[in-house]
Amino acid sequence: MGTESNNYQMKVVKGECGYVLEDVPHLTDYIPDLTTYDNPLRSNPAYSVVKQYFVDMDDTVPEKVVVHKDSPRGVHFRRAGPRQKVYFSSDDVRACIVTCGGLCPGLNTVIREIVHSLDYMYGVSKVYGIDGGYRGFYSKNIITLTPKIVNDIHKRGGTILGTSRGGHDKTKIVDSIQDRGINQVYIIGGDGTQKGAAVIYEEIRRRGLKVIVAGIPKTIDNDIPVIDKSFGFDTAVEEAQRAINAAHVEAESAENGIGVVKLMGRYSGFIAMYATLASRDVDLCLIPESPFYLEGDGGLFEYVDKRLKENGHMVIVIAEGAGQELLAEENAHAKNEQDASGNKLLQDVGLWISQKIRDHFAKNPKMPITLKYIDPTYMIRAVPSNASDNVYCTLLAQSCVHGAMAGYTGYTSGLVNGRQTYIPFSRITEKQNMVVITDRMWARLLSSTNQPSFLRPKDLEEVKNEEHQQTQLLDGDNNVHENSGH
Ligand SMILES: Nc1ncnc2c1ncn2[C@@H]1O[C@H](COP(=O)(O)OP(=O)(O)OP(=O)(O)O)[C@@H](O)[C@H]1O
Ligand SMILES: O=P(O)(O)OC[C@H]1O[C@](O)(CO)[C@@H](O)[C@@H]1O
Ligand SMILES: [Mg+2]
Repeated sequence: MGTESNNYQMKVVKGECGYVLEDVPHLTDYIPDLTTYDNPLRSNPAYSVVKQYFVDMDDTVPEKVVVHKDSPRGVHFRRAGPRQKVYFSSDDVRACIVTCGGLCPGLNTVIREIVHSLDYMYGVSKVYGIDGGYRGFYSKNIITLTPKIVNDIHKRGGTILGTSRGGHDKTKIVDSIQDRGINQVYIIGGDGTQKGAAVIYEEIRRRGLKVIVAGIPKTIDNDIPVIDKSFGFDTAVEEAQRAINAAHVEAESAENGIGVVKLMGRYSGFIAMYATLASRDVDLCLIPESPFYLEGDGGLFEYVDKRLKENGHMVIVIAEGAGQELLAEENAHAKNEQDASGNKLLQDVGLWISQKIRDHFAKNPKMPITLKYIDPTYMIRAVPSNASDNVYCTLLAQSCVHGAMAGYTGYTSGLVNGRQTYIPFSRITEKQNMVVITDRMWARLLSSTNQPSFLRPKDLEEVKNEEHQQTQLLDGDNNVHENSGH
């Protein structure tokens, strides 16, 4: 087994029977003769009794777990966890944590657990917070973080550090890291944030600094590839139930009542899909990945009409990015606006579809409808994480800290097939995780709601052609592994 290719972002090692390790960089790749120390956990009574607590240097985790007897062994990632040797003495570590992008349940838990892991497991007491996202590196003072200060923060939504979009200035950020003597940088954020982290890591490496750059993937939309699911996702799905339930109560209580709920998901409809599957009260789920049309045979109006006649009410869940092409056709002159990070600002599809349905039924006096539109977006994002997300956040944070202490860098800490791993930034940022509508989970949803797929033969061809360009598809299933029942 030998290294086949080695660039700044990823080391590819090939072995027998098609085994491939997409390995993360290590400080020793560019700084020779670094001193190592015994891992302090070796003399920690809580850990030293744990059999095989330390991860074997050769442990790796497969990306695909469903295989055929002749399949190549495929891509693997380095297994996360504590190593016998570390590359920092506890007193020398100066760590910082930054949160970027939109809010997501669990951010405070991750912050808390990084601070606690560094202190309780590795005796590191110099941990700082960066105020307000990437721009805080060069425009704000740092915030001291101690286990006591962060002790209760997991009970609050949001991020105690603040967050922002835009403001990523590579040179100013790395200057600030260097000037402040910071040597471990923990970066919590979504796809944009991880791209920013990769740029910071590359600049640090170019300058030859002994500084770890480690990411923790945060995305309420679940749009980050490779990982099983993102923290906060379960909480978001659970919280979305309240809005769906309210929409259902309203719809059920009116003659021809329709409840419309808009959920997050710019490009990926995972929250809408899982909230629909969890609820059982939803009659129609619309996501960005699945085109739909309003008028004519097999169109949305026909289905709404049919459902109202059958049941007297219905609930529609629509992801914020769904149907954007239809809105764009109608508002050809609408401004193409972006947020500070360059993300396209979407038009409100929930309002739009509500109005379209009202207009359609206004033409039919025999069928008056009552439609209520609920947009719970920011209410869902703002809640603290639930129990299972809290556990997940803890494991992610601890794994991330173990990797940094062991000298790995340029990685995102993530769960792959139920195991904590270190994933090269380039794998995390190369594409977005999206619902594959020719895959099983979407089929399960269609059979649960009994809605039409709205796919015309021409759409189906397009979808099939696009399919292999898209992410995921670990084992041919949509990529939220837990409870997906495959
Ligand atoms: N290609 C890039 N290179 C460097 N920095 C980037 C890049 N893309 C985004 N960033 C920076 O990352 C930060 C977060 O990006 P963004 O606002 O897109 O949110 P995100 O991390 O994708 O999270 P989410 O979309 O889930 O809210 C911003 O400060 C932005 O400037
Ligand atoms: O209004 P903001 O803060 O830009 O965030 C909105 C976006 O953030 C997300 O929640 C992702 O973080 C998207 O689903 C949503 O489009
Ligand atoms: Mg993003």
